[in-house]
Formats: sequence, structure tokens, C-alpha cells
Amino acid sequence: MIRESTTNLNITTELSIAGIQKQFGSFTALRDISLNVQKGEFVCLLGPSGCGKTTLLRIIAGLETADSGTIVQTGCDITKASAAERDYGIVFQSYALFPNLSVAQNIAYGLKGRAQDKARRVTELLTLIGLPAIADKYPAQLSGGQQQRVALARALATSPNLLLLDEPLSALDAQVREHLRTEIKALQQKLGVTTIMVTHDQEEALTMADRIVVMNHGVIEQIGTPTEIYQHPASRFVADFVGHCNWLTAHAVSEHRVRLGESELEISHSTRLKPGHECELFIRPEDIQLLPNWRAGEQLALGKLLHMELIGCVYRLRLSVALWAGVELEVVISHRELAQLRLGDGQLIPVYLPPDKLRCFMPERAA
Ligand SMILES: Nc1ncnc2c1ncn2[C@@H]1O[C@H](COP(=O)(O)OP(=O)(O)OP(=O)(O)O)[C@@H](O)[C@H]1O
Repeated sequence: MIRESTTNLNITTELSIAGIQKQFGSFTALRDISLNVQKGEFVCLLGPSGCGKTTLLRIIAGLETADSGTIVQTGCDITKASAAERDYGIVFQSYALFPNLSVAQNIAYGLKGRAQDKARRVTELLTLIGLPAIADKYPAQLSGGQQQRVALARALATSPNLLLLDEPLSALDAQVREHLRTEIKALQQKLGVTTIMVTHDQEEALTMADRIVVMNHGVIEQIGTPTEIYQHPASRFVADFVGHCNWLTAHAVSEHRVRLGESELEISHSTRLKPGHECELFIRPEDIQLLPNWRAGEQLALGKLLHMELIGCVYRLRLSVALWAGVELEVVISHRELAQLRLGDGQLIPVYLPPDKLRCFMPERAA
């Protein structure tokens, strides 16, 4: 269970969620969820399908009720407030624009006041989303990306203090998605609007969020900045879900040393293990170093190249290392590194595991 400290709850806190629980019949969708979101922060709820992220977003929006727990927005308890009474704008996965209304009418839908004020606000928002000339178009005349930008403008029309995004990019093709995520992030920063976005796409979360909340089976596994989540995953689940990794079964020799096959390896972080305990060593593919020449020293062994493939701007290699109990490693290297190594199939190549990049987890069954 992860519970955020409430001592840092102060005027910069936009949203404070405490002890949220949600059952659907006998199924527990959310278990004791606690989270503080600061004003202006961009928080991503990240996790696999069915982990409860949409249910949590819907509870924040008042579209679903929690069985227990509280939600406080800028000091006001809104746990029991209806969706209409809450202060937020929302964008869903499907464009959800009214097809029979023009773009201008869609954006102005929630606005109150005089017609000319509404028209001015619509123009302002269309400029903000970079589509000043589409006011009279209808949703069917727009691309998916344009429709999502209009949905964003509609969600921002009333200047809400909280923006909720439910997988807003997942229906779009890869190129548009990448472009739009940069735009949404830039807009969010420009407006300073506190934002909570649901996504199952780790790349989206890593590139857009100030903090990521990783969820699994209705609980929060870890809350942290993208760098913390990627470099210091708190659990095996987080390590596996965010990015690629290698797992090597080893045995503790002391707090900072483990035995892997014929070798002993040093680990900078404390393993918190007693001698003889089995552990799972974790290292990211890009943190493994391949050396052009053999040199004597610790953390080194010869790896045999099994396979190599180009994946965009980098190469992914598979190597087996006899000295380390025949373990197979995935390694990612740049074009420049590859050119220096001059590799061929079956070639032996020195592999180095930096002590500060190795982390140690208890095996799942023993944890
Ligand atoms: N109204 C409901 N009645 C019964 N079960 C529900 C209901 N809404 C959600 N669930 C269940 O609760 C769990 C969490 O659902 P939720 O939609 O929050 O997951 P999610 O992480 O957003 O997944 P996805 O990315 O697939 O939408 C799922 O197992 C889902 O089947």
C-alpha cells in the first residue's frame, strides 16, 4: 500500500485523494488509493488494461462514486459533489463532439453569458489550439487529431482548474499522436492547468508527465517522476511495465555483492539481502556496455552475439554469456557504438555491467 504523506498538503495542492476504495460486486477495482496532485502539475495514471485507472478518473470527475475515501479540491471536500458541481474539463478517448453542432458551437457548449463574449472566447480557444479557421466546420469534416484538439478547446472553455484526459490520443495514428502529445504538453504548461491523464502507453506517460502514478490490480505500485520510475522502479511490475529490462537470477554474497554463475558482481545499491538469498538482478538494455577490446577487471565477461536487429535509431542485440550461467542479455547500442565494435554473428565480445546500473529485487514468489 502506498499512502502519500499529508504533511506536504498545502495551498499548492489542487487535489487530495485519500483512501479511495471501489468495488464492482465482489470485484475490488480500487484499493486504498491516496494521491496528492499539486497545482499546475501534469500527472499520468499509467497501468495495464483493467488496473482501475479509468475508474479512478471517473471518481475524480464525479461520474462514478467511491465506496469510501475522500476527494478534496483546493480545500473543498467534493467527495459527494455531482459531476456538474465540480470544477474540471474532460476529454475522452473517442472524440465525443456533438456531430450536429459546428466547431464553434461545440466549444461554446458549456459557456454562459452574452453571445459576443462566447464568440470571443471561441476565437481565443481556436487560436490557442492552432486551428483559427475551422469555427464553421462540422466534426465530420475534421481529422481525428483536429477533433481531439477541438475537444481539448471545449474542455478548457470555462477555464477549469483541473483538466482530465482519458486516453485522449489512443484513437489516433502514431504520427499524429506523437505530434499532439507535444502540443498538449506545451498548452498545459502555457496555461498552468493541473492535469490528470489516463494512459496505458508508457512512452506517452514518460514524455508528458511531471509525475507518473503506476497502477496494477487496483493499487498504486509507485508514484514518481518519469526518471524515478524508469531508473528506480519500486517493484518488478513497474520495472517490467515501464521500458525493457534484463532479469538475471543471482545469489547474495553480501549486502553489495552477488554471485552470478562463475562470477561475483558488485552492486552499488544495498541489496538488503542476507548471504545465500536468491535475488533477481535488473539492468536496462541500454545500461549494459559492450567493449571494443578485452580488459581485465570485475563485472566483465565475454558474450556471444546471437542476434542483432535495427529498431529505428538504435540496434537491439541478444548475447549469451557462459560465465554468467549462460544468461541471455538484451543490449541496445547506437549506430556509432556498433561501428566501433565491428560485430559479426557468433562473435565474442566483452560485456560490462556497471555496478550503479544493477538493481536487485526479491524473486516474486518470495516477495
Ligand atoms: N461498471 C462496472 N461494472 C463492473 N465492473 C467494472 C465496471 N467498470 C469497470 N469495471 C471493472 O473494473 C476494472 C477496472 O476497470 P477500468 O476501466 O478502471 O480499468 P482501466 O485500467 O481503465 O482499463 P482500460 O485501459 O482497459 O480501460 C476492470 O476489471 C473492469 O472490468
